[in-house]
Amino acid sequence: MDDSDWPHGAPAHPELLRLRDSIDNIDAALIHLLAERFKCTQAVGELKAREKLPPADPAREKIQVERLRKLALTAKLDPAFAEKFLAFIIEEVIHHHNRIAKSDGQSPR
Ligand SMILES: C=C(O[C@@H]1C=C(C(=O)O)C=C[C@H]1O)C(=O)O
Repeated sequence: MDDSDWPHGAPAHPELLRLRDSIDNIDAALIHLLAERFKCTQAVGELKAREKLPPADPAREKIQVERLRKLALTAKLDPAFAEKFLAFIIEEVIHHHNRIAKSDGQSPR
C-alpha cells in the first residue's frame, strides 16, 4: 500500500480524527510559543546591536543544550532531537541578529 491507494487521504477513522485534533492544537501552540520566543530574541538582537555585543553566545548555548537535554530525558523525548531542535532555532536567531547588526540596530519592520 502506498499514497496512491488513498488519493483523497485515508478514510476518517474517529480515533485518527480525535488524535489529529490534538496534534493541530499542539502545532498551533508551538507556533504561538515560537512567535513569542522570536519577539524576545528580536529585542535581544536590538540590544546586542546597540551595545556592540556579538550576535552569538556559545557559552550561553552550551548551558541551554545541557538544560534542555536533561528536560528532554525527564519528558521521555529524545535528547538528541531536543538538541537539534534548539540548534535549528538558534541558527535562525543568530541569522536575525546578524541582520539587525548590519542594519541600524532596529527592527526591520
Ligand atoms: C538570544 C541570544 O542570542 C543567541 C541566541 C540564543 C537563543 O536563541 O537562545 C542563545 C544564545 C545566543 O547565541 C542570547 O544571547 O541570549
